[in-house]
Amino acid sequence: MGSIAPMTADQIALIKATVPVLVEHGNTITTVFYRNMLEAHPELNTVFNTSNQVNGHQPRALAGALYAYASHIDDLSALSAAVELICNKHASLYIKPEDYNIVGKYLLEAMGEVLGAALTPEIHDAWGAAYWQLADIMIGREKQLYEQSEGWTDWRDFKIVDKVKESDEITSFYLAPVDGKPLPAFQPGQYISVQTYVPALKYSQARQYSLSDKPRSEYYRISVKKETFVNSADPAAVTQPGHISNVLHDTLNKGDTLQVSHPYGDFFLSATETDTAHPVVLISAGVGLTPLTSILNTLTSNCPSNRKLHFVHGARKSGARAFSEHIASLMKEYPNLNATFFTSHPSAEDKEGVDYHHAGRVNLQKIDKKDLFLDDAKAQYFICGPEKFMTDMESHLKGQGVSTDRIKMELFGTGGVPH
Ligand SMILES: NC(=O)C1=CN([C@@H]2O[C@H](COP(=O)(O)OP(=O)(O)OC[C@H]3O[C@@H](n4cnc5c(N)ncnc54)[C@H](OP(=O)(O)O)[C@@H]3O)[C@@H](O)[C@H]2O)C=CC1
Repeated sequence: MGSIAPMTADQIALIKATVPVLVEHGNTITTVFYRNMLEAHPELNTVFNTSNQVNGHQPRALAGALYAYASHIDDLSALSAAVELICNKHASLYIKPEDYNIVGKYLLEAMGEVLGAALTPEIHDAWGAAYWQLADIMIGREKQLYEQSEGWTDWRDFKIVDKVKESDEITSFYLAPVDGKPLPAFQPGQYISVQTYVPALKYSQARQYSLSDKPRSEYYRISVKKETFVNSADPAAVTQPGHISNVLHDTLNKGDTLQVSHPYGDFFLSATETDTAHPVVLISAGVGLTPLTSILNTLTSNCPSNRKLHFVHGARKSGARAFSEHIASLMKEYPNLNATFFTSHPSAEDKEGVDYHHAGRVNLQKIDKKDLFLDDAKAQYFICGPEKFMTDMESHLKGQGVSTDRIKMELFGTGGVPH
């Protein structure tokens, strides 16, 4: 492990002074970093998402994280939500303390390769100290997360016990542990990592999928959209499939095995919130409905019958929407559940008032304020979907007076470095 001596005031000032350098060269540094590290350690290809390497998302996200870190080096509390999110993801990938040695070495070497003589020995040492300061915090948090997982501290074999098509593009997988032991409960909204061999790459890959049902001791359910990646330089050419979702949809079937992590994630309805009486509004778009369906299924099976719930969902067309029949049948059982469906591009067969309520993207202004409980100072809001969708929904709610602490959303990544 590297040095974890506290950073000096001079080193903190040097890190702050490199913020403009990260704006200019951050993406190049992280692209060189991933290239060199994965060339020297091909075994790490299983840990890093190859699709996100090809589309440039991962280097951009890491550059954004470095930029955010350097900008807040003198006030790390501003980063605590981002650190919590990353540590949960790391735990779900079984990242170990020794992995930080490799990342630190290749990151500093990439800075040297890109910046040349501009990376003076003092700046090099300041970044070394900064890296280990953050790594130490993360290693500590990840250790706590592993300790909380009741001995489940490595990949575990699971069998697909059912595979159910939920919409034109989303299929559910029911996953039961091969060892037959009861599964730990999770907080509704959390995810698992799923790892399987990808023949096209000749190595395994892991992805995080939100659990889409309430906790059950016999199986976990995930509901996966079949993804195709579009080449941004040539949008007509689909060049890189979403590896795991395609293997799951096309290759793996009932009876097949794959590897699963303990559930993790910091976007959830906590156990203490399941037995209160405040209204809950669940707002999602596309496959973002999965963690919110887990929350919905938990609330409708646990909470007092007077609790008011509203499920708001946007889909491209009604055939792409998962769980519409499930939600309709829950509404019959549970009169306090309301649902509003938006369809952005209704197909010729889609009927307004039958298959959906409103044409267009989710627009909260089209929903009566009282059905969104905007006058209830305790109502809670959960949002999941494309990033811009979430930030738009959040600003609308804030504009209507909803306080930040009552809005939860799952924002992966830092948005990269500013342009
Ligand atoms: N736990 C988590 O954090 C999870 C997150 N997700 C995220 O949810 C997202 C769902 O994507 P996917 O199913 O592919 O979505 P789709 O592309 O199928 O879009 C779903 C709907 O969202 C609309 N939409 C897209 N962007 C916006 C926007 N900026 N504002 C308002 N509406 C918008 C689309 O409208 P239009 O047709 O006009 O584009 C469409 O009606 C992904 O980004 C995924 O990462 C998903 C599952 C779990």
